[in-house]
Amino acid sequence: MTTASTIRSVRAFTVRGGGADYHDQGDDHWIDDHIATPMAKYPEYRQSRQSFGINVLGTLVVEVEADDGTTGFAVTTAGEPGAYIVERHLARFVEGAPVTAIERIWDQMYSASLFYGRKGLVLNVISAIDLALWDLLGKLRQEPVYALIGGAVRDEQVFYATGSRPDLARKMGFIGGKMPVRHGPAEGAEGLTATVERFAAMREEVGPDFWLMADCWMSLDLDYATRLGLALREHGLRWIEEALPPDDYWGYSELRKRLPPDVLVTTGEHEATRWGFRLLLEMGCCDLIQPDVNWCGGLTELLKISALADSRGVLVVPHGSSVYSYHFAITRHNSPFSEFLMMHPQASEVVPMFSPLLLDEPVPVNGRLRVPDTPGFGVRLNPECVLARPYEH
Ligand SMILES: C[C@H](O)[C@H](O)[C@@H](O)[C@@H](O)C(=O)O
Ligand SMILES: [Mg+2]
Repeated sequence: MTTASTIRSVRAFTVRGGGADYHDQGDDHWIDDHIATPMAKYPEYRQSRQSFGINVLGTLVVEVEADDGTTGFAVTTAGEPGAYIVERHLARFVEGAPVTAIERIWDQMYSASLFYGRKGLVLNVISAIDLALWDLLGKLRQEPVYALIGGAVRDEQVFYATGSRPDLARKMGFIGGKMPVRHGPAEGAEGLTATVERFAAMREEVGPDFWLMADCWMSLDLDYATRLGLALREHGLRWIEEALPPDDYWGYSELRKRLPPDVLVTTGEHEATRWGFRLLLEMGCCDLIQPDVNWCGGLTELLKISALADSRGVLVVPHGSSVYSYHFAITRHNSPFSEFLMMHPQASEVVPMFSPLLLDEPVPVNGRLRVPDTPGFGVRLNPECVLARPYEH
């Protein structure tokens, strides 16, 4: 009887190399090859995002164990600082609580960390604990998480692919391809021309109907984003993503006004909580929001964010995040398609997004996926991935 079960312990582990910190890859990977970022104004940090620390945190693995020994887990981008926050601070709201007290635990974790949290790392940690609790509840009730939050509204989820090769993604059956923008304002007119030429060449490769998107990873300014959006529109740009830093709500609102309606403006992967997304929605910043369930506050918060968006007719297309977003999206009418991040170094094969950390991690086949009905999120930790527990309490 799950309502009587309590949480006996919560444990925080760290691991390096792929996993939830999917930017933590080896050399010669498309995801670290001269991609535009807010750091690109400094030439020494232009070639590689790892050079300025995009993979500095590593993966945090959170385990929660019920009094009958059943264990749930989840992962996020938080590494050692995240492990400290779990074991030294947030564990007190989890241990001893009923396994069903997910809402109360969430509110206590968020409220108790407001003085140093609100977004970023702390919300990544809260997300991982929240997702681990949902995994545990699913395992105790022998139900997949999607069945705990209302059940599937469609038989399968369709995906677009993010990576350097939309031409290959089209052949693999994905509904679209999102390319990273590689040049920002610091590289001047030549950089913008190079982006447009690369996009135009890709449009030639994929034909007129395949979705093509540009991911700017917070790297542009309003003027440059306007010019780039208009230039790429000539080659069938479906959306321009995260053109500006996440706190520039005013810039996004103005960009939305400046670009024609057939070019969608999207953002949200580095936004967190219902309040952050309410700001995006009420200021008219974007046409579609892209929360990451491992970063925005977890499934408990994403359900609230999704309802806000749904009330305004806005789609929620979660950023990456593997099974944690698949179990959510399959239950939401306003999440009709999802992102799949191509984590193969040349984006030429479909490999599990959080590889090598999770076993049984499902991947889209021919661009679509039926979410397995295995209890919880349906994945296991790979015992070959060596975990450390730096702050055992
Ligand atoms: C491909 C992008 O530069 C990022 O690496 C990616 O994590 C994210 O922005 C995305 O939308 O997948
Ligand atoms: Mg993105």
